[in-house]
Amino acid sequence: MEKDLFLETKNLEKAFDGIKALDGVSLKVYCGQIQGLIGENGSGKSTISSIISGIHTATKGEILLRGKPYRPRSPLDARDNRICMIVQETGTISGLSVADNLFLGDEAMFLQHGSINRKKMQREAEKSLEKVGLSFDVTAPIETLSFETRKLVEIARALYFDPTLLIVDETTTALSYEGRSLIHKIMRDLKEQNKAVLFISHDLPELMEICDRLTVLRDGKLISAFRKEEFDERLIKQTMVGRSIQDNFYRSDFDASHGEKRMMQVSHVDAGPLKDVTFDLHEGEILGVGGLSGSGMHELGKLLYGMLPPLRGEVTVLQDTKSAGGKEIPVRVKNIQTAMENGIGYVSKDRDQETLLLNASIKDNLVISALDKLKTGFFILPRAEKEFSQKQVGSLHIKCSGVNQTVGELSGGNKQKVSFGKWIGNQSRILILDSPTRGVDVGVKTTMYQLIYQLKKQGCAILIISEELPELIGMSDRVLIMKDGCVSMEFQRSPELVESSIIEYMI
Ligand SMILES: Nc1ncnc2c1ncn2[C@@H]1O[C@H](COP(=O)(O)OP(=O)(O)OP(=O)(O)O)[C@@H](O)[C@H]1O
Repeated sequence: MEKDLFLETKNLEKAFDGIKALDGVSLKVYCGQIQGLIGENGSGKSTISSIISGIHTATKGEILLRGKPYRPRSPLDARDNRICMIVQETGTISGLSVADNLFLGDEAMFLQHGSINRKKMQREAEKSLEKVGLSFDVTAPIETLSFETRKLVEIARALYFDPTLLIVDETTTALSYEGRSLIHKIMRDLKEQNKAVLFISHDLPELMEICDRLTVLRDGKLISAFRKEEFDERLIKQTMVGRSIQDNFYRSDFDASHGEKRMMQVSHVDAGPLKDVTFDLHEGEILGVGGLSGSGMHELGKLLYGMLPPLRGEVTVLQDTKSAGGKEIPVRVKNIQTAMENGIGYVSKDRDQETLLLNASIKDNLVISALDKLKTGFFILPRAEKEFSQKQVGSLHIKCSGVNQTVGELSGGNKQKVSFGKWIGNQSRILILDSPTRGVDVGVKTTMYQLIYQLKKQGCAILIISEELPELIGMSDRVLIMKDGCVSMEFQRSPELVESSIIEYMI
């Protein structure tokens, strides 16, 4: 056996209802290395990771762990073999406390005289959070934490059990600038300790920086593996999609002009962490919003969609009606219903909890926000629903068996496309897009950016909230930077605008 070889898959296959998600994958994972995994959405990255970490079982093939057959029956079984995974979606359970989530399934560790020693469990929970630089009330319900902090709790849980192989599935795009740096450090530390890391990401520059080796999957097959000295961005992208793709997928113009008309007005709002936030969003404008994790930028999205009530100030949509002679009529956004009635669409960062109906079909998810548009008289013809959803599936390249497939069965990136497609094409006048391209592969990102730009040209007002500064710089007419709940700086689109000039207003 090769020195330092920790795990090896041999001709691994996995089929879901007869459809092959993995097709003969032979992969090697070494101690003391960070192994990257890249591939288009639906190429099988999460499937192979889930098999290694005991979530799914393989249909065919075998896995060897330090040269011995390994077939985990559950994630707990995998963990007993020192393999832990941080999943792409939310891996914590609402309704339970932070401490309960950290030790779910391991309560026996704290049994004393027939009952759980809660104090001990809480102390251990605090210790495990400290390892990832967190400190807060571990008795609090997990749903009171932000999406990012929940992810960090998952990382703390994985590290508590001292894994020899840590699998990180598309987690970094869910994290802010600081969260990313933290997980990069954790991976490098594990490598230093001669542990193994399997790292899945769609961010190729990030993979090229962090990884020692990089494996490319396409349609469930292992296409190629590169050693660090062979890394070549263009070649890897080409290997991934099977054709050459353009390097720059953002808009190329520097014309920051937009309509004069205000579509939305936020005046002196205090809400959650937000303090005295004031700005206007105009017709045909793409307004970018960036910041660090505690900056309040994600709460801003919820505020605009009526999910977070203001304590002070107000959020209004400006409607102009012909009956009022084209005059602007301000309508207050009080809740989600008023937001929707006034043409606001919202793609949440937490797509599984807040945007998608996971047990419903792709078609139902896509048409739900476009019912008015699809109505003929009082009725919605099934043919219109099908045509509408097939069009979205085609233009966003949603990989599925058909529009009737359940959304919960899709890969992470394909779910994100449904979440995006739900609001695009339903004639929303105002779109609030929180991390719209999270987990989406490079090929489809291009399509998404083109759609966003077309909507701008059609007069739609768009607010993009993103952790990715290149995305904000590349797409926005104007960028607002948030810090500690306030808008700390505003930038106009220009060829001179670069990441380094923005970062100082975030920190
Ligand atoms: N539970 C399931 N039921 C049916 N099909 C599934 C299920 N889980 C995954 N699949 C299918 O398996 C294929 C591979 O999915 P997988 O999640 O491994 O892709 P991925 O490479 O991780 O994609 P992404 O980059 O979008 O996360 C997809 O076509 C997906 O729809």
